[in-house]
Amino acid sequence: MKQAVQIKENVYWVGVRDLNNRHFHGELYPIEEGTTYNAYLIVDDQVTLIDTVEAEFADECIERIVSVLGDRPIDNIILQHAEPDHSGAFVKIYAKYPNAKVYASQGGVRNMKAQYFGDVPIQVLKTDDTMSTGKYTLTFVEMQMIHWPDNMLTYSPELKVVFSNDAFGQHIINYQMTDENLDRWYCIEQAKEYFANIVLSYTAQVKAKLNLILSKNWEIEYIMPAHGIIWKQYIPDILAAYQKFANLENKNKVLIVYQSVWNHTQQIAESMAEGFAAGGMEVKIYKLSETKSSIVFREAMDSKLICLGSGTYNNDMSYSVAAFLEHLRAAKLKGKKGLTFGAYGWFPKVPSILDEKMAEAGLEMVQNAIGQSFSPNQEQLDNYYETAKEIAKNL
Ligand SMILES: Cc1cc2nc3c(=O)[nH]c(=O)nc-3n(C[C@H](O)[C@H](O)[C@H](O)COP(=O)(O)O)c2cc1C
Repeated sequence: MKQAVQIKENVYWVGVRDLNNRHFHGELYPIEEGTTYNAYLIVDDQVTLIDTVEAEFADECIERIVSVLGDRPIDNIILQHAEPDHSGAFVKIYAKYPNAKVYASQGGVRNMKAQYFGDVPIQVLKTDDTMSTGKYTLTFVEMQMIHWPDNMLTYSPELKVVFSNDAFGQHIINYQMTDENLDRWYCIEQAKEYFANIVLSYTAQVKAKLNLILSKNWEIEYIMPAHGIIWKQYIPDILAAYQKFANLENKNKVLIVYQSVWNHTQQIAESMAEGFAAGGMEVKIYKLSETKSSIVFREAMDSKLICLGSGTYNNDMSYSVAAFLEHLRAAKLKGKKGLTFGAYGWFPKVPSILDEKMAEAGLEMVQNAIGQSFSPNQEQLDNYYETAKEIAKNL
């Protein structure tokens, strides 16, 4: 029988580990090491389940619940987010505990009904609503667009726990559940990748909700998100990191991404990388076809300059560059500069088309696109190096 993990007195993790997941949200977010869907059980005079898990793992979640409760029923089910990785198992769990009262935000009610059923009564929770389960109070904050319009968060002052759902999530699987035996940089970096791939388009909303939460001066011993580890020792770090993420704070860093068949565009990229480094910048450089988009956007988040290069194929940019531009447009990054480059054979327009698309995505272009007919010679490569070094000094 699968066992719950006790996190603190009367609070248990009853979630699941999806060890083989490499495509979180389908193709949108490639991940490396699987993930967890976290559900939590608060045992008080009333028993409360916070969130569920993906439908295929419903039985495992129920086993963990039963490992704590035995035959005792659940009194309250709080659905903080209607996305199927948190709500999919609800139907089966509710069938086992049909007398439970069910709660969600207004958007949660709408999205649950639209996905699963029409007749389960769900009570609406709004920001600052509270509920008592006996010794413990639960208070709620609507967290619209972190990650869907229905997201919400639950805090218990007596437990000093924030159940944050998608906020502060990451894809770290740690069987001890908390951050206590993990390296700080690793945890924050994973949270950064998650942020870049889940809420990057919604930084304004993240900032507003973060400020609201901080203004409440809650005493917090644990932040329990719906994916990954539970924050315990790194709570000040993750809160500070979220402020940086939400502000899209730039480092003195350049991200170079490109696609290249015969390495001509790659040679330009490499010369520029050396030039930027000589000009004092941190450089990240990736060939798009060989790199997961989740890593590219993690690195885009704190880069002050994004350079994009493509060879010209059938009078067009490469597919991976086109996909990157679409993703960049959707990410709505602010305060970033851009530069484009690329090799062509006989149709010289693609680098300037990249330039237009980068500008449309909201980047301020630092100069005209760099176009190169076929293979660059040494003199041209030296020029690209010097150009990059000069740009780095003036950024
Ligand atoms: C499949 C393919 C199609 C190409 N089509 C065009 C084209 O339509 N127009 C053009 O100017 N060059 C075309 N080229 C030439 C490349 O743009 C040129 O070789 C360039 O230097 C390639 O850069 P890369 O090495 O970074 O891929 C094509 C090359 C390939 C491999």
